[in-house]
Amino acid sequence: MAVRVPSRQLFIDGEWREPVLKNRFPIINPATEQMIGDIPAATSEDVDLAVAAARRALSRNKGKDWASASGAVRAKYLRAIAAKITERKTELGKLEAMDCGKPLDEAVWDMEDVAGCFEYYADLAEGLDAKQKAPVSLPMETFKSYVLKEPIGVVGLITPWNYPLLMATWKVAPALAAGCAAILKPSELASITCLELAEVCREVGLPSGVLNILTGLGPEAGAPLASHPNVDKIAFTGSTTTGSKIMTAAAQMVKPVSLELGGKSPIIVFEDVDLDKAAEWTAFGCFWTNGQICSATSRLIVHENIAKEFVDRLVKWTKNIKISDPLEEGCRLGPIVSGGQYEKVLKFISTAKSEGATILSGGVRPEHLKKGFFVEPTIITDVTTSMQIWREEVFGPVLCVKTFSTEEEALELANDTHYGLGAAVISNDLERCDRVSKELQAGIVWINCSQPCFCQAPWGGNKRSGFGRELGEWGLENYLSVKQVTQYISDEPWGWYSSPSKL
Ligand SMILES: NC(=O)C1=CN([C@@H]2O[C@H](COP(=O)(O)OP(=O)(O)OC[C@H]3O[C@@H](n4cnc5c(N)ncnc54)[C@H](O)[C@@H]3O)[C@@H](O)[C@H]2O)C=CC1
Ligand SMILES: NCCCC(=O)O
Ligand code: NA
Repeated sequence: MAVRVPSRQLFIDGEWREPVLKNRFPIINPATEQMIGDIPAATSEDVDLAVAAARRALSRNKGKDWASASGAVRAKYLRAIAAKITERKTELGKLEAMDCGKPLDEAVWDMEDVAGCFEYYADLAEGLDAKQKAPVSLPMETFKSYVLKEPIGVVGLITPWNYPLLMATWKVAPALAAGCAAILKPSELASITCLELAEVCREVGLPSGVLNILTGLGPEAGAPLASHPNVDKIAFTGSTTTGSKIMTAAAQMVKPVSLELGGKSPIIVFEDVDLDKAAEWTAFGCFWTNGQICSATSRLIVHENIAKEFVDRLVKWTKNIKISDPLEEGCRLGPIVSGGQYEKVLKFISTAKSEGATILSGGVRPEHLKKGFFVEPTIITDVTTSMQIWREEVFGPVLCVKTFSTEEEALELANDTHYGLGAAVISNDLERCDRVSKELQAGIVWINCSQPCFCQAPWGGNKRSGFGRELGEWGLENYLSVKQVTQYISDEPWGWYSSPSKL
């Protein structure tokens, strides 16, 4: 059953605030195409207020309340946030499903991951205290040196709609653990649960200004954050085009960025596999989250000896996927997030057809669903490497297929992309899997699976999929600045210049 969408304002300096220009825009449920509420539209005026609040939060009580408090103090807040999310996980899962269209079971799983991620970074915040003043060994006995890890400062976090609260958490949790103050700008297409995170922060008494949450459009709210002179770092997940704009804006102030961008990830299936197990992972790798995952393994590269039988089996698995309103029991594929994205996905399919590919299965709206931005899981064959469907990210439930005969050829096809986020290899020969993993040009390689993701392991890409790593200890480093402190410990004068006292 649907739940009521709370009406919220912007979250600035620990309080709900109406946007300076007082504008709001509608929230659309992509399964029904109905308006289910509205959210505030921040502009540069609100960004200025939020950045000032974040600065104050860092320096309040000379930093002792947050930035230079012990990691253990910050961990308490992170654990309290995790507990509240766990308490509300079913309701938050429903709000997420209604906002972005992901099946409820997935959305609830995301909420568990959100709570787990806050808990994980609470542990790392506590561990940070013991890592301070780590000695650096020097080649001269007259000096000693150590390293301090300090929060990088005020950070801008710009996030997408495919995992609205989880992608926000991958940034917010380590940023807060590190002692930064943050401004989160979620996607205009799905912001409900991020505003609920603000309510959670209010309830647990997070010091004001430590986390500010501004909903709004990219050019109006995201761009002023990316170019703001008082923001020390930007972390972004989204399209490669927007990532490039953010990097350009940040470059004007030599501001560090971490970018997690698009992908066109391959899945290689060798001939020695169990066909059903491999078919299920192939379907999951591309159709989970309605195919809207940056790491979706959307290029199937299958050995020619099993290709016909494997693809037939795969079609049977996809026909068995329940497509429905995300809140319906057993739903495994919901709608595309918005009308704009829906049109984009259909255009990719029609272009593939016009370029000579075969739409083997799906490619259309399911007959039983008259409303909503639904597309059947789609399998496309007779693909060449110059076709758009092989080269560009669709961000929808669309898989394209090519065959190979040798391992070398499989790798050549897999690496034939400007992207480098994920890759999967399915084979019973584990030595081969290890060999192939080394050759795949990607930041994440899955062996005998595709997509499972753990907050302990590093996440991020190469090539045009971006740079920097989120999650794990790498995620925390993103928000820390390293300071060396070096001391001269000899009683002797330095002795480089002639001393004037000897004249
Ligand atoms: N890597 C990923 O996880 C994602 C990739 N995408 C890709 O992007 C395509 C388009 O989706 P969009 O929602 O338009 O993605 P987008 O990259 O434009 O949006 C992501 C975030 O960036 C913000 N943004 C947009 N323009 C901005 C600007 N000039 N300055 C600062 N922030 C800005 C948006 O408001 C949103 O919060 C998808 O079809 C897909 O290919 C989309 C979402 C997630
Ligand atoms: N399983 C999380 C994937 C996150 C992303 O699309 O960036
Ligand atoms: Na929405």
